[in-house]
Amino acid sequence: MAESVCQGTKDPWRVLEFYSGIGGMRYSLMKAGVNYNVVEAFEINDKANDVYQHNFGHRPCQGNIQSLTEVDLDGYGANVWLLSPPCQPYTRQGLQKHSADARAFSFLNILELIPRMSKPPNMLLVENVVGFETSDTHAKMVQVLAGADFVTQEFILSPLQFGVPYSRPRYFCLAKRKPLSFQCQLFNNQLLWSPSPLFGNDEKTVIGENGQSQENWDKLIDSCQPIEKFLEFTSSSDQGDTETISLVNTDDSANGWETSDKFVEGNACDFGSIDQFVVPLSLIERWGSAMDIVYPDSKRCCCFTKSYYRYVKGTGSLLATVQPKNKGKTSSLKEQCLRYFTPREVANLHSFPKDFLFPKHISLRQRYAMLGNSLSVAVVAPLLQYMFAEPS
Ligand SMILES: C[S@@+](CC[C@H](N)C(=O)[O-])C[C@H]1O[C@@H](n2cnc3c(N)ncnc32)[C@H](O)[C@@H]1O
Repeated sequence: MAESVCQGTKDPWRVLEFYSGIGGMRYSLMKAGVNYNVVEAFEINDKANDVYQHNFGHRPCQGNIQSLTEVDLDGYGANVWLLSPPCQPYTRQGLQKHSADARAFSFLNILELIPRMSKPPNMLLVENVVGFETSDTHAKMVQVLAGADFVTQEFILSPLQFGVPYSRPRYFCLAKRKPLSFQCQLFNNQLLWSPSPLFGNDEKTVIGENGQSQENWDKLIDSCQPIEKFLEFTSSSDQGDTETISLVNTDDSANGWETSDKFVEGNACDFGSIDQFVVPLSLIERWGSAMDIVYPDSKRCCCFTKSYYRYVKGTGSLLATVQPKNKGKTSSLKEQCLRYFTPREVANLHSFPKDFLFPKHISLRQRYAMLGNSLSVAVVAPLLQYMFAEPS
């Protein structure tokens, strides 16, 4: 076995985190219980770097990943790369220019460096939107990885499949360079829509979209925790008309983290009042029919995008804080006291730990934008565990 592979069994895995944002990949590594050392993170956005530094005490290398060379990367001696490149070139709502979109160039550059490196990584994980798997960037990635002796397993997974009431399907590619191999080799070079292999199930039926019938999804959604477990504010009507809003102390069990710290500074409270999360009546009148509305006892909410709070249509769910007798459009939306999920609540739905904080100078819009760009720790952590596991 090559020296760099043996390293991994005792010494920490040396990890490079590309497109580090607010650190979703790093939280996933922590959650996966992997023995790791992030030797460098790369991110162009200085506000995201402020957040990363605030939480991890290390400021990512700020610059364009496109300008990295094979010499730079060899210099880090890393065995693991984690990459969540921009998804705009591949989103269904976008122009779908794929590799012709300038935002794809930095990832293409990284791919081109792999064959030129003297010490390419032993493992890598790539995250992107659904749609990436049919792009020419994906074709290029598969070609480069195969040429460099990697075996891949690909997944499309959503937090709903991990008990979190949050629909955020995403594409993931796990790659291991020979002689490393996956625990379950049956799924080599396959795209799976099921997390079964991550739980030790090696039935071939999980390949493809089979098994993802509406009935299965209904069952999955039913087994998720209710949204209220992820809220920091609940409202309740006490007897008469008066409505009270209270801060709840959801413990970290909803997120699957061990700690159970109380809410601390740096969250919604920074902004003073809950009022700023209330959806204005003018928006309800104009866009009410296009809003995705959920209730504290709902078992699903929609993906929060980076435009949440700036736009209401298609950017994420809104919470009805007064539960109507008859849910849905039959009850007036105005009476349901709609509000936005707070950034802390979005972070909870992304399964970030409670001690994740934004520095105070990061505005509300910036918080939503960065969270919208980030990822579900509940999904990535088990993927990492599966990738790092050695076949028995
Ligand atoms: C999909 S987000 C990844 C977010 C990250 N995984 C997280 O948990 O927050 C892509 C990130 O890549 C950064 N980015 C985009 N193009 C870049 C480039 N050429 N060089 C460095 N960073 C870039 C963006 O600023 C954004 O934060």
